[in-house]
Amino acid sequence: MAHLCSQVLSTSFFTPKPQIPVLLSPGVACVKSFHQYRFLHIKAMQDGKFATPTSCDESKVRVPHVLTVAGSDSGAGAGIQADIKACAARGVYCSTVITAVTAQNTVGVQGVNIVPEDFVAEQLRSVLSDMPPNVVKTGMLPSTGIVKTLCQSLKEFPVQALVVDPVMVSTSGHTLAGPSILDSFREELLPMADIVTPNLKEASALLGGVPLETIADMRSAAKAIHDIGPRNVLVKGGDLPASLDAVDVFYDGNDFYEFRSSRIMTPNTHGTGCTLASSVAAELAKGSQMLSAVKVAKRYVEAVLSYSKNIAIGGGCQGPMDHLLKLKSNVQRRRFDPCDLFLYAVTDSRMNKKWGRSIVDAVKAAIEGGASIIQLREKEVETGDFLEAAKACLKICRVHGVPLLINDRIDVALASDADGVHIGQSDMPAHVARALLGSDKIIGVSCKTPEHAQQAWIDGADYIGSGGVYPTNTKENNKTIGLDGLKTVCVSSKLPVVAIGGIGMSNAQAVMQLGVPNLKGVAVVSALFDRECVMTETRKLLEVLKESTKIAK
Ligand SMILES: Nc1ncnc2c1ncn2[C@@H]1O[C@H](COP(=O)(O)OP(=O)(O)O)[C@@H](O)[C@H]1O
Ligand SMILES: Cc1ncc(COP(=O)(O)O)c(N)n1
Ligand SMILES: [Mg+2]
Repeated sequence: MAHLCSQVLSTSFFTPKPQIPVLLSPGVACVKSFHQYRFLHIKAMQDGKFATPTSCDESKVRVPHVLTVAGSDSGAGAGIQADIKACAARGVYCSTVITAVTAQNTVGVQGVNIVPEDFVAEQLRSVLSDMPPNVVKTGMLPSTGIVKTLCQSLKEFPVQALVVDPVMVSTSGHTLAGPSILDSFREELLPMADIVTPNLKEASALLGGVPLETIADMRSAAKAIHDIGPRNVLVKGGDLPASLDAVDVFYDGNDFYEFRSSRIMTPNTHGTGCTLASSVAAELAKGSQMLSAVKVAKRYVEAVLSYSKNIAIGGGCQGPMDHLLKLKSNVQRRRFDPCDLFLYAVTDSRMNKKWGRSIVDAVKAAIEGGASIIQLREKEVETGDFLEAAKACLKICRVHGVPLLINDRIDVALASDADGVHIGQSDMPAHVARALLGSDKIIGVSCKTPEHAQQAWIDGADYIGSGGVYPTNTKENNKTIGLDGLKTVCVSSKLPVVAIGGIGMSNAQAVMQLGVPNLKGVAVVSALFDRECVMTETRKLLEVLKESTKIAK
């Protein structure tokens, strides 16, 4: 059962409800496609492995692949050039079908030359017939004929997922695709899309010009666009007036999610939309489910904007971003976000042993269930094995944009390049850990008192864990501080707090409703890992936590 649960992590993202567990991870297998409904269906073999096409050479490594169908931007901030860079940065191969060539720079768009429809068709045929991509992502589609040609090609050569960025107007205000394409978008392309990612102006245009000025408007728009036929809608709020945060609204036909990041003050925002859509496509191509693909993509855009905020390219006021930050230095590690503490999963070697699952399986399942940060707390594992497990878990965590911390073992955190450590009062002092780990890594400290919390802040920690809130048997001789003790620590702490100790489905709500703003989430061990299906338990707890934050509001 544990085995099955962990496999569901990679369940096909393009079916509304997970049915057959399949692994879409790059480099391990070939998949065979069938054209049922609109898109590819993957046939998993009875044992959960893959169907292997006879033409597939076992010795070859399969690379996740996105085809972008978009316009060229000579300034290379947006369009095809942004798509290639974003895919490269996300570790995905990117092929290109060019629909238009634009003369464009940081000042604006000086000219547009549309590629003839039959030559767009020829490019599509060349790529789709020989090197089928996992995902097709569309950007500038400047004529109805090109939209129709694309839809026809996709029917002939189905792909796993279609990401539609309905590009209409450049940030500088130049029309890239006029209102004449709207009908073909609504009637043909959007109903085929797995996700459509309009900005505010595009969402408004798709809905006949309704004004969109608030997050509530964005929600209504997402719902109305969903009615046109795409499976998921992301209305981007980069241009939302008077919003301190950059908020995007996601709607999957059932639930709304708000993806929020702080607004980065920079003129270098040219190409954010193309980059976001390409990154969603890249994550889908790697096998992520839609929601995690969007989450990771949004974080990537935020990291790139932050890294590029002061770069100076061109004399205009629409500067490009620098997508390949990973190649430049170690700044790729995104800043610690206190919201990551929301559902904090702490592994336990005894429980893994009891349920016969590996550390990696436990971590996969917790992430699939919605854990927002993972801590490996492996007291009974040999150092070598711990290091290997940490490296394997880190790969999974990176794909999903979930930070991975190591309990106590600063050496293992350094050797595995994990995102940070969590240390207790009797471990190495936090300021020494900070000196060893450098400024980029996350450090959390267990604190029972306001004095501990004050010291953690002085020592340069990023967050504190406070508890045991309730009695627990995962830690011997651990004093219980109760909800009152937790509240006292939270009120005095200058750092964000995650509550820990005996927390589970039955009492998580009581903890979250303490009503102290810097209490950001709960850390859980037994309630997730001392259970048969870690993924299901994590999902259930996530729902409880979401519910309690709604009530608290
Ligand atoms: N200044 C900013 N700081 C942080 N995120 C931003 C900023 N501007 C845009 N974004 C994000 O970039 C993505 C693209 O959004 P948007 O600019 O609205 O689309 P488009 O580029 O298609 O006009 C969204 O995820 C949005 O939230
Ligand atoms: C070829 C091309 N495609 C898309 C955009 C939109 O990008 P942005 O909204 O950031 O200007 C663009 N300016 N040029
Ligand atoms: Mg933009």
